[in-house]
Amino acid sequence: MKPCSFSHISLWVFVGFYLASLAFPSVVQAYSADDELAAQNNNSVKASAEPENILNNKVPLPINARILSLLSLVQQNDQKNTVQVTGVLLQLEEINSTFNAAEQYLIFLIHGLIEHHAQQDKQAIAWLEKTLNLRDEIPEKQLYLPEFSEVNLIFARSFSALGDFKQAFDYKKKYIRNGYQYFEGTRADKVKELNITYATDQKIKQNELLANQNKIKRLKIIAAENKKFAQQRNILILVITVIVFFILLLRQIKVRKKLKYLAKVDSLTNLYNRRTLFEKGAESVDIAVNEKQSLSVILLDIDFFKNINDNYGHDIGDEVIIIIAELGSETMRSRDLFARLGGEEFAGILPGVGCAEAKAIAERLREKVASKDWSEFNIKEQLTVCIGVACLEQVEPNFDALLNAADIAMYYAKANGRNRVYQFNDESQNYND
Ligand SMILES: Nc1nc2c(ncn2[C@@H]2O[C@H](COP(=O)(O)OP(=O)(O)OP(=O)(O)O)[C@@H](O)[C@H]2O)c(=O)[nH]1
Repeated sequence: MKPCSFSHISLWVFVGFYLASLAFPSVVQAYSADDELAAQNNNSVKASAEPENILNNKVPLPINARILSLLSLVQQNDQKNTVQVTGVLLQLEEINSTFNAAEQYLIFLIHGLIEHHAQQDKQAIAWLEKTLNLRDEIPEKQLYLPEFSEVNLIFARSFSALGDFKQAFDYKKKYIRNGYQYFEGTRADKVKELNITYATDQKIKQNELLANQNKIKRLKIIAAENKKFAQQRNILILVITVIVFFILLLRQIKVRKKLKYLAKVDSLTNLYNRRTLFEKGAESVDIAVNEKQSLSVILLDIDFFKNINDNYGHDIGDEVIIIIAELGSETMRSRDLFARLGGEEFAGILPGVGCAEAKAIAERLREKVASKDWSEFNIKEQLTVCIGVACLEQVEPNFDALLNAADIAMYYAKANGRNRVYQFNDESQNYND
């Protein structure tokens, strides 16, 4: 009963002391200064101020798992377990003689516990005292662990059982202080760990935020590039469309110009055609009338041209027409106009030229044709032309009248033997086929 009642009282004392130490750590320090375990207490108080330094200064020694399970079994204070533990412990000690300090410490504790449970508290204390020599070899951090700290509790119980309450009180106090130190150290570790986790989480979140911001930036850049690309593409399409439009417009203008030109010229000889002849003729008459200038017209028809076609073919006939056109053009002055009236008929408009001069020009042309060598076309006959000449002062002042007068003169020349130039006059005007 004695140990029991002591345990009861001492438990309340220790609980009170523990709570006080939590609430007033300075009181604990003051009390500890007078204690015979001052040195150790100083360390403990120091540890309470900086618990993480004490608990983290060295790496804990490894512990054989079987030793821990034996300790756990013997703590249960079961007679059956105790016998089993004693046997296994002996085996273990026989097999392995090289335990580290921490393992040896726990083995001494197990022995002490066994003796304490067997109420052999003197032997228990003897075993437990062996642990004191090992304390310097074990990291301080490890000594604060509950299984190591239990040595103090068993000490206290054994001393209490032997009636040495002073020792029992001191060891119990030490046990509670160790528990407090362990709790504080663990709490500091936990706080540190939580701080690290929090800082890591913050860092991860910041990184995620930065990554998202970068992603948004990249997306914005891509969107801007796409927009720029779309604008450039649209500009390119516009430029190409405008270029194509201008090319088509230029081609259209060119085609229209060509059509206009083709509408004006004769495709075989490249001379102005009948339509242009009449347009230019009317203009020339107007100018001549307005400016009171001379104007003459000549009308040329190839003699017996049908025979050329019949004897040498239509292609040779075309060649003859082309040659006559060239001879007519080269005989004209730059301001004159020589055109193909149709078939084998040609007309020349000679501005500023009177009747006599026009007849002389026509005569030169007739001679050129008459003296032309046609052997390159295998034409044996000598080709000739008839030319009728008319001038403005002889007729009504319009181009139809002028051309008609030249036509009459040309027919007069035909009627009078061909290869001739006739000028329109009273005689030719009266000519009747
Ligand atoms: N090769 C060729 N022949 C043409 C062309 N245009 C008209 N002719 C021919 O020219 C000939 C004209 O014949 P005619 O009107 O009888 O006159 P001609 O034979 O010259 O006789 P005269 O004028 O009386 O001397 C016809 O045979 C037409 O077919 C042409 O562009 N090329």
